[in-house]
Amino acid sequence: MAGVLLWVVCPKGNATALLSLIPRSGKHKRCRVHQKVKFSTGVSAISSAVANPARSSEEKVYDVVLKQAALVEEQRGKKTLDLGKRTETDGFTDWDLLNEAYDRCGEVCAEYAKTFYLGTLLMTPERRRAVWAIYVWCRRTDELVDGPNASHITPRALDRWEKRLDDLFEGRPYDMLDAALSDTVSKYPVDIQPFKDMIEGMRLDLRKSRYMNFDELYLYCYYVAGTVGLMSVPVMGIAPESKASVESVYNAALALGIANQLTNILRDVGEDARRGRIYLPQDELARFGLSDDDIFRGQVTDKWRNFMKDQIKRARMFFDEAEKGVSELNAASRWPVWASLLLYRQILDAIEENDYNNFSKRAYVGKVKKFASLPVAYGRALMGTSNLF
Ligand SMILES: CC(C)=CCC/C(C)=C/CC/C(C)=C/CC/C(C)=C/[C@@H]1[C@@H](COP(=O)(O)OP(=O)(O)O)[C@]1(C)CC/C=C(\C)CC/C=C(\C)CCC=C(C)C
Ligand SMILES: [Mn+2]
Repeated sequence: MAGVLLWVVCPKGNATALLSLIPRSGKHKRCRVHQKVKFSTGVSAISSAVANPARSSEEKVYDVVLKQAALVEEQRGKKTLDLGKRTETDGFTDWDLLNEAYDRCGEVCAEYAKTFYLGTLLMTPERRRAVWAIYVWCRRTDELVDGPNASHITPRALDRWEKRLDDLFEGRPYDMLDAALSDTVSKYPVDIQPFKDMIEGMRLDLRKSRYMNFDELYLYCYYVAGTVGLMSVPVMGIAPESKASVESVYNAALALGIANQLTNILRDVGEDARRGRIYLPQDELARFGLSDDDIFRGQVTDKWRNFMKDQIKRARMFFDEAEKGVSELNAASRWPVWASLLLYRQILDAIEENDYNNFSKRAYVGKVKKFASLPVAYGRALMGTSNLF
């Protein structure tokens, strides 16, 4: 069968796209990381999808990738974005207030993510402030379940947060920071779905503290981090000279989010366990002869080291997959992405250097290594598109 045609109604309600779902053989190309993972752990999302006729998490997430890619393709066809052409009657009546809102997003970003903020300074002013607005919305969403008021957060509070999201996408922002994002999503082809999915990830965190297998964990990682990649690329932009398909760039963006979150989980095993949370796949723990009790006990044994080696290997595969897409981004957007990729990947090295003690020793990348990575990231950013796809 050549493919299945689907009508996708874009959430902003102002655009429709005829999306062609690629045939099954094409879809398998996308599963390269999982195929490799199968060799390392003996398990894969694909094998669990075969055992279970329901669709795997990767397939479900892939639909969002296709939808976002279609939205961008549609925008690409329209030559250029209408940046800065809006008039006072377009919704925001006070440009100063809007600029102030974006400046505030920049301040928040500089405070919470210094290196990333520095990287964004290379982007064009329009793109830079749009990425800040997305960053701030993600940070606020994460703070709901991870911040000081987390114990008071209920599913209803998340429903209200989602209602605010709907409103801001429809041009009715609730506060200044929302106003910045509202402006951003009106200018760039950003789909609402990844934002909604991030909120879904926060809901999952409220009700779930164990993951039976990697398929379940993959979905969680997509919700809380893969979504960030899908939100950011429409703003960062794909290089005009890139020969890569839009879809393949989004796959790479998704992979970077998954890699970051897997790394985050491996770094924070002890900290999460003290909050009663174990994100590591239960079936893989069992295969290495480990149980929840071993994690609560926090002893670094050979079983643990072997298990960790396998987990680190998988996280690195997702980083490798992500690398292929960075060079396809707009030249000015590559540096912050390379910097974040190189810095985050080094956390895996730090876990190894700590002899896999992620129970009581926090793996971190020291200042010297951090600064040494910046020129490396810059060098890679200068290299042109790879045309690997
Ligand atoms: C250039 C760049 C890195 C852009 C992303 C900017 C952006 C919008 C970041 C939002 C990050 C955020 C606040 C997410 C909320 C959920 C969350 C906290 C996820 C974890 C991040 C690490 O944060 P931290 O170490 O502070 O974690 P704790 O809260 O302390 O536990 C995550 C692990 C995920 C972050 C995911 C990304 C940064 C994905 C980036 C992917 C891209 C930008 C796509 C790049 C494109 C290609 C083609 C590869
Ligand atoms: Mn967090």
